[in-house]
Amino acid sequence: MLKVAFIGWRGMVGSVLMDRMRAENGFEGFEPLFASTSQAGQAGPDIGKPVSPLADAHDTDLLAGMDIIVTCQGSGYTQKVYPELRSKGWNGYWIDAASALRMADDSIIVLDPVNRKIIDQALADGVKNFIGGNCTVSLMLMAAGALFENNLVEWMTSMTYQAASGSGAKNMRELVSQMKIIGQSAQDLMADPASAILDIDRRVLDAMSGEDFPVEHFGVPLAGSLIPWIDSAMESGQTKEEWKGFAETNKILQTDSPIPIDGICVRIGAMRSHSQAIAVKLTRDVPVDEIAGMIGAANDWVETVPNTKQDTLARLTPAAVSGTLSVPVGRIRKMNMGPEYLSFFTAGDQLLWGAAEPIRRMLNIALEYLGG
Ligand SMILES: NC(=O)C1=CN([C@@H]2O[C@H](COP(=O)(O)OP(=O)(O)OC[C@H]3O[C@@H](n4cnc5c(N)ncnc54)[C@H](OP(=O)(O)O)[C@@H]3O)[C@@H](O)[C@H]2O)C=CC1
Ligand SMILES: N[C@@H](CC(=O)OP(=O)(O)O)C(=O)O
Repeated sequence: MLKVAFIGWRGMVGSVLMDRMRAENGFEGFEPLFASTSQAGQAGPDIGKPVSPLADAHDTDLLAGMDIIVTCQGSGYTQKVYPELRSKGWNGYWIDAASALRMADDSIIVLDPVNRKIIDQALADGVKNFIGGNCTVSLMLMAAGALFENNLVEWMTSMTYQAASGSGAKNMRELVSQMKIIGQSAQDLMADPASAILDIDRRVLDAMSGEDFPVEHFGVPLAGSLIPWIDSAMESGQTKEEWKGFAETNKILQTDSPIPIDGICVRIGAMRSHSQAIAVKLTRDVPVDEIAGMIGAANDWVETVPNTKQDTLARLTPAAVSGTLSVPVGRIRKMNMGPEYLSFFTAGDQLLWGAAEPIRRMLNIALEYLGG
């Protein structure tokens, strides 16, 4: 029976992966091994059947006996363990949520509803490294894949509204703490319907700039504000998150000549769903209805939302999509610039299609390929 190791399964992305695998009966047909960098020897997760105590995730001799390694542990772990394993001659499949190996020549970025043919070809060609994409890029492609598929994109901008979860569990907690303190700061005034809104506003601003306001992880208030900077600086003036939009999209699609994609990535006070306002210069004028039809038919999870206030509020928000695999696309319309300029808005759960789901599906594809 095929042997599959799971590393990083108890982290935020890993927990979502475990939930999805349990929901899809995904632990059948192979022998799982669960490992941890800090809890070796402790009990493994509940997967509905007995599992061995946790292995040491740094035990490369043990890992070298695996057919497939699935990791959601992060780039630091990948950079340490992956080269050690390969230098030992390990020739198994490495399926990874972290960014460390994404742009490597011998890796494929996986998003099978969009690039299944490329994945299948890579398996046939002997590629062994299959890496999940950046959450913003994967969600954009789940939404807009049809436009690329139909060669309709001359260039694209993506202005993002990214949730706290993208920066990790501690940041999500910090956002909630910030919200709580803001709520408490004006509690007495809020209880009085006659209180002046500018007094409430002053209390909130005072709380946000107060010494006790929790900003250890974000550096500044996110609740009641936003942060137009995600990840590190690049020489181009972009942030790394903005750079990934171009680099990863073109790699996922394996474009012959790179399609220009750029934008500004912004952290907002949503919990776990990213949103994006997209503008596209089309390669030709195509009627909006036709475009909406194409977008909606691209995969089983994308759904178009009518361009009305009622539908937008009900279906096209982080609150509406969080915890679901649905990727709504709405506000689809032509722009004032001319008939070849299209805009739309999309939202999606960045822990599901943005992180865990492409990894879960790639594991199934690899198992199927190996006949497991
Ligand atoms: N967050 C995101 O949106 C995305 C993240 N990714 C990638 O996935 C990687 C992991 O991200 P994320 O899941 O957010 O990381 P987490 O910090 O939630 O988890 C990473 C590891 O931390 C250890 N850990 C220590 N304390 C705890 C605790 N109290 N609860 C759970 N785990 C704990 C666990 O390893 P151990 O058992 O070994 O101690 C765990 O596997 C990232 O580095 C990134 O590369 C990819 C796409 C999106
Ligand atoms: N950078 C993303 C989350 C993430 O982990 O991205 P990547 O997998 O590319 O490092 C965000 O902040 O929303």
